[in-house]
Amino acid sequence: MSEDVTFRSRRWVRPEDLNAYGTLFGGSLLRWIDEEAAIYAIIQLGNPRAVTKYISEIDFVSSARQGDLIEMGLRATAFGRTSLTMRAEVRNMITRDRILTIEKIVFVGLDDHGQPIPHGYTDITYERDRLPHHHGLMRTEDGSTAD
Ligand SMILES: CC(=O)SCCNC(=O)CCNC(=O)[C@H](O)C(C)(C)COP(=O)(O)OP(=O)(O)OC[C@H]1O[C@@H](n2cnc3c(N)ncnc32)[C@H](O)[C@@H]1OP(=O)(O)O
Repeated sequence: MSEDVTFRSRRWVRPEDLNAYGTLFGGSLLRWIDEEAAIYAIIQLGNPRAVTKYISEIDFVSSARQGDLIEMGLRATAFGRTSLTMRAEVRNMITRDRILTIEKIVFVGLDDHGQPIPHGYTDITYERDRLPHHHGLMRTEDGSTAD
């Protein structure tokens, strides 16, 4: 896993995650990555309404088998006005091979009306300080928080 990855989680490859050839189904992996990226975006943008906007090329370079452990890593690479861009990397912890990389995953924070809303952040938080304390707390146009 690259040194620049700051958010990681692990999965155990189970029978329901396999394709017809008995290796890890790409669709399962993409679903896990999207969910990890969504959680990371929610933490970084402090907005529970963060949606996937764009995913760049996905290069599957190796795979995993039932019983393998895989590790997914994400890092924020750019904070836009309403968006967050991340890089993703997945490795097989058993073989130590890289499974894939995705150079750009873009999430956008939305307001109550489903429109992009400025998040006001320019760098990564390593805490959970941006998370709302209850449902409904949102950033306003000027970047302050309001119910
Ligand atoms: C976690 C999940 O599974 S979410 C489910 C899947 N995702 C969705 O359903 C989202 C569906 N898409 C949408 O609702 C809309 O496209 C929206 C609201 C996200 C964005 O609408 P847009 O009209 O594109 O908004 P807008 O043009 O203002 O762009 C918003 C941001 O996205 C960025 N953006 C827009 N298109 C792209 C693109 N193709 N690639 C990269 N970034 C993009 C913009 O640069 C902007 O970022 P910035 O404010 O940081 O500069």
